[in-house]
Amino acid sequence: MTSTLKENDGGVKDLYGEDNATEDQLITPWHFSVASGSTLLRDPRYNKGLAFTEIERDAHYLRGLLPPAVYNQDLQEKRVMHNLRQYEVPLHRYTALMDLQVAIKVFLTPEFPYLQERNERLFYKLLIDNVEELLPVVYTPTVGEACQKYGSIYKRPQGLYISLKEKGKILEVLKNWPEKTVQVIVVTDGERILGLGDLGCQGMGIPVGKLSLYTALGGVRPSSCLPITIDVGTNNEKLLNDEFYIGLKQKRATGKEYEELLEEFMSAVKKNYGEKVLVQFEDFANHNAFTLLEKYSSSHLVFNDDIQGTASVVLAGVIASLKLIGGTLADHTFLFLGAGEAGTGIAELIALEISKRTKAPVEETRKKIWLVDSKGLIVSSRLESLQHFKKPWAHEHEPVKTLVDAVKAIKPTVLIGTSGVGKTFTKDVVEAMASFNEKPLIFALSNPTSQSECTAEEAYTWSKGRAIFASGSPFDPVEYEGKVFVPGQGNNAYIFPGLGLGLIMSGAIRVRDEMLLAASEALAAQVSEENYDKGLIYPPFTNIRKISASIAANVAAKAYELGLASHLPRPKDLLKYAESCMYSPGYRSYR
Ligand SMILES: O=C([O-])CC(=O)C(=O)O
Ligand SMILES: [Mg+2]
Repeated sequence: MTSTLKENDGGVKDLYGEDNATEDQLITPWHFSVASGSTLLRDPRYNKGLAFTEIERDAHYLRGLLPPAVYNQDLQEKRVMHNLRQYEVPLHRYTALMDLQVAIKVFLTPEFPYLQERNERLFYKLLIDNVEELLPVVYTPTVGEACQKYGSIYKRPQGLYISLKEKGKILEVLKNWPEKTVQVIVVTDGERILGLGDLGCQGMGIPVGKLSLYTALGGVRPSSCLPITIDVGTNNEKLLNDEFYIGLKQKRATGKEYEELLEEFMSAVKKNYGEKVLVQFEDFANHNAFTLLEKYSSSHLVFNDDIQGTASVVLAGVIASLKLIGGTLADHTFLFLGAGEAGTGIAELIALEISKRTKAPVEETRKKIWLVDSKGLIVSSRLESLQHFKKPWAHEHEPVKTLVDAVKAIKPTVLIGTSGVGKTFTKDVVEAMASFNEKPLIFALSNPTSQSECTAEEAYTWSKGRAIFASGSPFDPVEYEGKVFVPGQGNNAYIFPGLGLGLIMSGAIRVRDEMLLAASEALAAQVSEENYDKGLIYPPFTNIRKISASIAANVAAKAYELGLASHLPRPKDLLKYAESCMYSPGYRSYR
């Protein structure tokens, strides 16, 4: 029983067609033929469930395999949303959504329930049409809980696992992945998952979540996205003693052993997918994140979301906020709590943007930016003992031990929390900010919600309704003295999908800071007068596809300008081109 799927998104031929098969492939035990009947229903990439039309049911041997009703995609969406809303526990919504997403045909087995609902296009349609409701489910904060419990909720591999056991064979492992046209890899080693610490192999939830946003928010085709977790062990005792832990039960490999595995991985990626595959490093610990980015940014298309993506989204928020708090970027003074990836990444991008705007050297513009780490204010007397990424921020000042004293001494106009430690913007700190700022700008960026430096309610209450507030994890609007305040979500989810699309569509071969600045400027430009009137410094996520297209266009323009784009000639209208490249999840007709 076979039939032909005539319309496809380009992936059909690779998976089902015989056109590309070599003699070797023909004698391997697995041979893909054209899907029909129950095989088609079991394939989430092509399954439409009850939305198969009468004609398709005849043409593809589906008669009797489905109940008689024919739904359209909107009705399916309505039904799934109705069902999802019955779950009160966010993690249950997460697992239900993941069941829908299942996208890798070779891993499917017939015993999974709700066969007709595992439907990739429906999953993305749901996410796109209900982005504000579902983002906190497939992404921060629920994805954090999912990673913590990944061993128990695990049902199927959603990405590629590369562990120390695969050393020497990584290229072969990459070849096991069923999709051949990979354009974006999000990779983690699980050592610093959000602000939750070392979750080892269970960090897989993060690349999976990030890549579902690449598709839903940035329009990158699902088949082009590859989530990878590198497992070099974990130092998390709880996981090491957990019988359901899915990773290697050993302490983390470090030093040469770690570097060699990463080196093998990076060269295998380039060998298998070429120079234009984007590798997004995600949730690595500080001690590896900076080194990896530095090492591979001159030879690969790499980008660290926690250093660069977060930086770009915060810079956009700061640029937009100038409309509300006044002054130029150079007029402001910035104080950070946290001097790791996000803190130093944001600080540097702000310094670069001020330098670009004022023509002052970046060594000068950095002086408007102060960082506090676990030992207090970073000052020049600490220079010797500082890790290399903190050194540029060691300015002349007497030592200051606590955040509240640093706030009082530096008198920042902008306070940014990136330490991964919750509840550190105390009442004292917020009140101090509000005592010398008419409108203190406060970013509580640590994730998930439990690690946020303060809640939206605390920021508004303690500043008596004067703070402009944004956080990494979502908070509901807050009512204070009869007025409703809507917090912004300064999460890198605004940036990486559009940035990635811009890099892919231009065929960029390297990521440069100028591209991050271009992304920030594009995002800031999307904040409307109507948003400003509500005190918002980010546009709503409901517009994210449009926002991503405009970020992509700006990033691609920069890639062409810098001579780093390989897709020539340059399309004239990059915005239109970006929009035309975006995957859309409406069903295709199979006739
Ligand atoms: O995943 C998020 O929500 C933002 C992020 O990159 C992190 O907190 O590490
Ligand atoms: Mg991250």
